[in-house]
Amino acid sequence: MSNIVIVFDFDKTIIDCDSDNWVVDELGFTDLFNHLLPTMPWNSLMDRMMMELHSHGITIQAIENVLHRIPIHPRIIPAIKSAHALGCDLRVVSDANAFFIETILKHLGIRECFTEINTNPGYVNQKGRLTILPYHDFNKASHGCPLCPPNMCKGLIIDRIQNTISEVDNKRFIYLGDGAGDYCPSLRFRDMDFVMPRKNFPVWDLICKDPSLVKAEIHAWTDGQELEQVLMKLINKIMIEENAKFISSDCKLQTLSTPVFETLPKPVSVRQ
Ligand SMILES: Cc1ncc(C[n+]2csc(CCOP(=O)(O)O)c2C)c(N)n1
Ligand SMILES: [Mg+2]
Repeated sequence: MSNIVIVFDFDKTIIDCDSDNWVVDELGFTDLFNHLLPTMPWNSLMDRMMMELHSHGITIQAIENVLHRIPIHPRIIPAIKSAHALGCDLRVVSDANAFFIETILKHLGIRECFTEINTNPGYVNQKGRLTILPYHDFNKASHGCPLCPPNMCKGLIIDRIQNTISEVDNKRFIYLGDGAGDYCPSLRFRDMDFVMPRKNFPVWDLICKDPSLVKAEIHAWTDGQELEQVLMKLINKIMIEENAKFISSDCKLQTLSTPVFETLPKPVSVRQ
């Protein structure tokens, strides 16, 4: 395991579209979706759309078949597999839903690369209808963040991840995202971390308003090819830095332990 945690947004970051719109459009429910959109929050609308699909006889298998055809850039899967093989801890934070994300990642053969998927719950009920719930139950209590939609504050999820990770490990984060919902988490990282906003997407526009608000180093990307290149460069950079720290702390250890060497009959230099 390296000390690198990579947090991915899902829609328009791992995949190259919004999974919600993809399912609605491919199954021919765009007009109903657009008609209802002004009347309810996005997350509640998706649950309503799943009810509509079910009442029109559209099966879970039909939804899965549509998800299996999701657009994705060909360099995304190699990038994720490489990061995982290098020992990075990969996580998803997404305002899509668990059923769509699990179905897609399993189909692409990369589900096991991720330690955690933080998203809106989505499950098939006993009647074979997909139910989508909000990540935060905003009817009970507001999460209180003015930057985020009522059902999910990605910043709070990052706080939780940072708090559950031991400070001793000195983890370094890389966060990748495209949407307005990725701005709040981008503000949570420290100067040794990295934020990778998708260029000319909402998170990029928000960051550009005042880049000094983001403490982490900013590295933009435009498509899957550039995402892979930038991500590999950052992993490499962190690993070299951590290696250098390890070697210098090793030297310090030897300096500190000089008295021990002095007790040896013949002090020998460990490092030439
Ligand atoms: C103007 C406007 N109205 C509603 C939405 C809501 N929305 C669209 S796609 C999506 C899923 C994002 O998943 P991920 O977090 O994986 O990118 C959500 C929550 C929006 N983005 N813009
Ligand atoms: Mg997104």
